[in-house]
Amino acid sequence: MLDNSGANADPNLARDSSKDKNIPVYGSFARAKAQLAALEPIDYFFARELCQGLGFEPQLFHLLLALSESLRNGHTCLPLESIAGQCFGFASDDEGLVSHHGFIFAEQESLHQLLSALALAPDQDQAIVYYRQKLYFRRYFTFEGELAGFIRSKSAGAFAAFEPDEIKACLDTLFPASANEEGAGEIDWQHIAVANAVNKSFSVIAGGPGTGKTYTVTKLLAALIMLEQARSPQKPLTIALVAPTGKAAQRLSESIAKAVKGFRGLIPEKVLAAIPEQALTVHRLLGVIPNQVNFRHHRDNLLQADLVLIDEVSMVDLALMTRVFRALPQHSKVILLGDADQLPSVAAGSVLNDVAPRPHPGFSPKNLAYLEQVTGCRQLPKAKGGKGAADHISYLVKSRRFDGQGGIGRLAAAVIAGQSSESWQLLTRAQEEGDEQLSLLPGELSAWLPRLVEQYYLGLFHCDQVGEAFSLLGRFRILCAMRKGEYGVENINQLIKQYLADKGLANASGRLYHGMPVMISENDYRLGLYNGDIGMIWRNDKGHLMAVFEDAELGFKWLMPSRLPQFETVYAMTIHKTQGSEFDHVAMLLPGQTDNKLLSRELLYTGITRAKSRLSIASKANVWSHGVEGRVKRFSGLNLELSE
Ligand SMILES: Nc1ncnc2c1ncn2[C@@H]1O[C@H](COP(=O)(O)OP(=O)(O)OP(=O)(O)O)[C@@H](O)[C@H]1O
Repeated sequence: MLDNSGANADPNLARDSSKDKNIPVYGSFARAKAQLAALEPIDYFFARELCQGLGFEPQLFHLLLALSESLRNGHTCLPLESIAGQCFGFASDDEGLVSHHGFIFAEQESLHQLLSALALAPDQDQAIVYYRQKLYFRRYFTFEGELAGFIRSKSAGAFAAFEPDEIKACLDTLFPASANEEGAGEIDWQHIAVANAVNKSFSVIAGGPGTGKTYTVTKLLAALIMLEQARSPQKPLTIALVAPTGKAAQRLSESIAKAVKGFRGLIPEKVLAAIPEQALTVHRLLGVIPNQVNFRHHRDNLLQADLVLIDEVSMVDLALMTRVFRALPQHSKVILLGDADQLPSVAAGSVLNDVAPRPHPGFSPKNLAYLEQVTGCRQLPKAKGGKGAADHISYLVKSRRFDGQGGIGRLAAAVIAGQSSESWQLLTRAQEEGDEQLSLLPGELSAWLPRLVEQYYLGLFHCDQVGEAFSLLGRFRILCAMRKGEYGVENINQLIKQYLADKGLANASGRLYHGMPVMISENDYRLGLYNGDIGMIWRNDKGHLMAVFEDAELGFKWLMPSRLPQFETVYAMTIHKTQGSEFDHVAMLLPGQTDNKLLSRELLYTGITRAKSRLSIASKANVWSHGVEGRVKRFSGLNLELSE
């Protein structure tokens, strides 16, 4: 329980604000900061600016501070129920000594009356909107409403309206009964997902790592191409494959190419030849204009695409997703792929979670009849009472990568189910039993870090070719929960550099060296380098140190290091930054203390599922439990809008 006894103790607050509505609450940022923990200047100046027009009522002023803080934390709105009656900005230290007294919000009804009396309805011309007991920045209110509208209108229309008989014949080719590996009575969700998505203009296929999302979607593309080729052979489908980051786009290209290769013999060559294998980033699809927030493609300059497939959708924020939909031609089909258990996007929104509620709410009677007709499956979930159906969603549940017996898959499942002691036991038992996939790293950093550095990073200095160095670097990564602190990215990178410098290989004082892995930390649209792109400092034939990046078209892109945007060393990186990437072996480090707001089940799950075959974890038992029990909660109005 929070100790709210000292809240509102600042006498200046009451004196400033209770009588004269034109006098700013607190009077200065410094005074506000002394009372409210985690306050940022942007929150304070935003609230002050808006209150100039609305009046300096303390409850309103603090609602605006809380709204600004919510946006910084990735929420698209501030539901009154999340703060009513709560103490905002209260903090105390480990001994219980109050450092920030905070501010107590009134009960929900009184906040509701206060906001309702102001002209903040959606049709008013205000920078903020009050709607259905939620406070919004107008920008995000507009994005949410627009995106929900786009999705609703796409969900209402069928894509190309193929006949069920045509679809069934096509599915029978793609999913021959002889190849069905599912046990008797088990639903083949990959088959259902293709059947479910093939006749709709908007669909979501979600599932954990290795559940066959790319494999399934490649069959879906094949199905659509087969159906279209039969109907209008002269008019090929224009398909765009996209992902939020360069790395994720590269992985999507590789997985689609691998799936296409595996389907030779099952699917006709002329169909396979029409499946594109080159994915782009979402930014590239929309067309970045340097130094502008707007893209080349928008509602007045639509994309030329019949079908847009977006992978790793958990990373796409609300604003970007809305911009994609704005640029889509009306007839186009959208397929979203992703893992809804992963961390949400860095910027505001939780689009995948909002459009893919779990457990599956069930299908409508009409969709059930269709799915039964084209797949023969009769055990599919039915929406309760015929309401709230989610016909656009298919979940893949069976991991082909983790067979359920391996440590990584079991750990990921236990973490996402919130089983803190069971998951910790899996880790300790794996250690005792010498599990090939899982291990717990012992004690101090010095007990294990040098061994991993020698195993994976020393080799970077012995590679003859830069391509070799990239493949070695892709095999292993140290993932940290945070940037700062003993177990943070900055310290670990520095320790590794120092270790390598002591061996005469690296330079620990900030200078570049041959074999240094780097990560870009800001977008540079002119150079085509994006936040999160990973490169290598490499000496060229002439003896000059260059920065090298993998490039889909050129193979490698060589740049003068002086041209690079901001970058950092990347022996270790944050779990957030590794979304969309995978490594053979991952070492995940959790902080030494439990008082870390970043720790959550979603963070641990995202880190665990970056490992393909080995996962080593450095954590204390209490920090681990704290993480598994923590949740990332994003407030948003999109889910409500969609279920209307
Ligand atoms: N029905 C299937 N039969 C045989 N192999 C399959 C099947 N489904 C998927 N696979 C294989 O399982 C592996 C994982 O599949 P895929 O890459 O499609 O999964 P994903 O969900 O996209 O994974 P990621 O976590 O990388 O996003 C691939 O090697 C794929 O060929």
